[in-house]
Amino acid sequence: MAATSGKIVQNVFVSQSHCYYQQSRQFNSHSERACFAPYMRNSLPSLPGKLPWTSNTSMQLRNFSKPNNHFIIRRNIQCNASASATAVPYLDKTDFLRLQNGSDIRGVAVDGVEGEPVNLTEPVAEAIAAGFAAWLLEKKKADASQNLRVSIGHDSRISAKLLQNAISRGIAGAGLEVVQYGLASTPAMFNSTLTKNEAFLCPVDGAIMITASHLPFNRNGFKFFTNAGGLGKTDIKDILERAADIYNQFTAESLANSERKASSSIKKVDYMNVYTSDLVNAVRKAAGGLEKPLDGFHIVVDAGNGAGGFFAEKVLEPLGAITSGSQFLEPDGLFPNHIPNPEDKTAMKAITKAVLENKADLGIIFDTDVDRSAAVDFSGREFNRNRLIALMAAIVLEEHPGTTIVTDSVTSDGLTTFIENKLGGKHHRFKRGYKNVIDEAIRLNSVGEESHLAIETSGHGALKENHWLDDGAYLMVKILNKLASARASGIHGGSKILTELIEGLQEPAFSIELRLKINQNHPDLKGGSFREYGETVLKQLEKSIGSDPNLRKAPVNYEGVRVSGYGGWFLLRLSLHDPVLPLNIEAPSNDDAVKLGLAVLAAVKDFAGLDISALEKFLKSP
Ligand SMILES: O=P(O)(O)OC[C@H]1O[C@H](O)[C@H](O)[C@@H](O)[C@@H]1O
Repeated sequence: MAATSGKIVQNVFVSQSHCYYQQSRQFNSHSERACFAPYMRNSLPSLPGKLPWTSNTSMQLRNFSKPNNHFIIRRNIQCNASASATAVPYLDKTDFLRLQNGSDIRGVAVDGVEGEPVNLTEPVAEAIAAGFAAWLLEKKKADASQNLRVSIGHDSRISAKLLQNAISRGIAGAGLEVVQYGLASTPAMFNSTLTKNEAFLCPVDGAIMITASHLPFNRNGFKFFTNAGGLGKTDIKDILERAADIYNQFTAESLANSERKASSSIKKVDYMNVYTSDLVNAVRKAAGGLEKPLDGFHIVVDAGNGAGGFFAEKVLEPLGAITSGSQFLEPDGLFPNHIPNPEDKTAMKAITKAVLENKADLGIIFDTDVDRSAAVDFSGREFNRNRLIALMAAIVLEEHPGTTIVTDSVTSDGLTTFIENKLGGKHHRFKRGYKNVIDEAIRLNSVGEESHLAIETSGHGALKENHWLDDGAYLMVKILNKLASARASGIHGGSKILTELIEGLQEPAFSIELRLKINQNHPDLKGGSFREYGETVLKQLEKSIGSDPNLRKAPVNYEGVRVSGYGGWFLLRLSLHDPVLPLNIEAPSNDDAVKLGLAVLAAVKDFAGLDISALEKFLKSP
């Protein structure tokens, strides 16, 4: 974000040419807050903190062991001389818009990583929450007197608690009711807009999840929901623009006021109990009402120290499953074991090892905020990426013969053959991005084409029967239903039934994703955007493959340039968020993949603003 403006009045703790003030949250009374006009920077605890999963789902930062108290009680606050006018350093609208990442907000929330200055400060978060409140009031055609309710949850990140409090101030300051859930999953937050249960203060009118998915520990961000689903790009932009205006009008008095309102009005609810009961009931129902339909099944969970640890204790165990050997269930925002990401090879290796070592029937792995998942069968065979899609398609197509399965753009040709020829469904390969595939499935239904599943190779997936909720835990529930109902009808053999469901899925011998970076400052961009530049590269590629008799452009394609040849295919497209052209190649052999790679190289090599080193490295490798 832009450098700070305004003179420095407090000069107690000086760092990096900024002025910081040490503040204890304990003495953060209204007057002190008003006086300090805080612009806070979060700092990195020096040791990892283990945070237990508790039934009240509240992650307490004070649980950090001794040296980490630095993080909790000593915060660095940048002070601004003109506090009475604007209580925070001026930030541009573009500073706020830079925090947009598709339909999410993402930024750096913790100091300590070189070259990554904090831009998701507490006042910025407070302004974004106030922007969301204003947006919600307008959407619901309500005014602040109508007491709209907003739920707030977070994953295991070390900046979660501070951001939760800042967000709460923004919502409460706008006159809305705040309900904090503590540690929660992203799908549970959306679910809270749909649940009808006044005892748990549901449904809420809006929900905010504080998460940056699988990104490194220093990042954080927000996802927003109403009962219509996750907010889209346009709404996020709108909220950020409102936030910029609100932020620059913060006065010491307005900040104190929101603090006062928040401290007197925040409610806390153990909503994860409601959400997990729904999951448990869904499996019991599918098994004909059996109380413990997973009795005797041994299922290990790997939550990667994210928010998904609840699944073992609160879903599998009540259903009768044995969960010994489950790992990394305790929240730890430094993610010391592996990245919580089912697309990550190390993460998949970790859960596979746990399944094999424990001789378990099944392994389940989640990303940090549990909107993505993958599984592993008894033999160590991974159900992620195309295989997870094939498995979910097989389950859904048994229930809804002929239905259309919407997937992202990087799915294999073999998956199409499997869905269409073996399962009798229709494969609609659309664009990358979970929101894109979900919205496309909803659109298809609205124009009369039945679709019950929208799913990405990333492990995001949503079903029509579950309100198109993007929910990694619900995908696993569908798999558990299959195990439980097979058992109920006398079929034994653990997760073999799942393995059999994807028999016949042809998989490429060779598969790779290379990410070609666009250098945004390169003169070859001629001042234009990286998107424009990327589009030019794609046009050139399209032109050049037209003259190669070995290559054929995909007849139907919604994103980038997808081309078949040499028994395989490649797709070059623009990343959803980054100045990057991801290149996916699948082929029957390394040699064929190289031939496809060479065709791409020939078309893109003269674009000086494109970093093709990843492609060259691949082509040179033996
Ligand atoms: O376009 P890319 O950079 O490959 O990123 C694409 C991915 O971005 C995010 O992680 C979204 O959550 C995914 O749904 C999407 O698939």
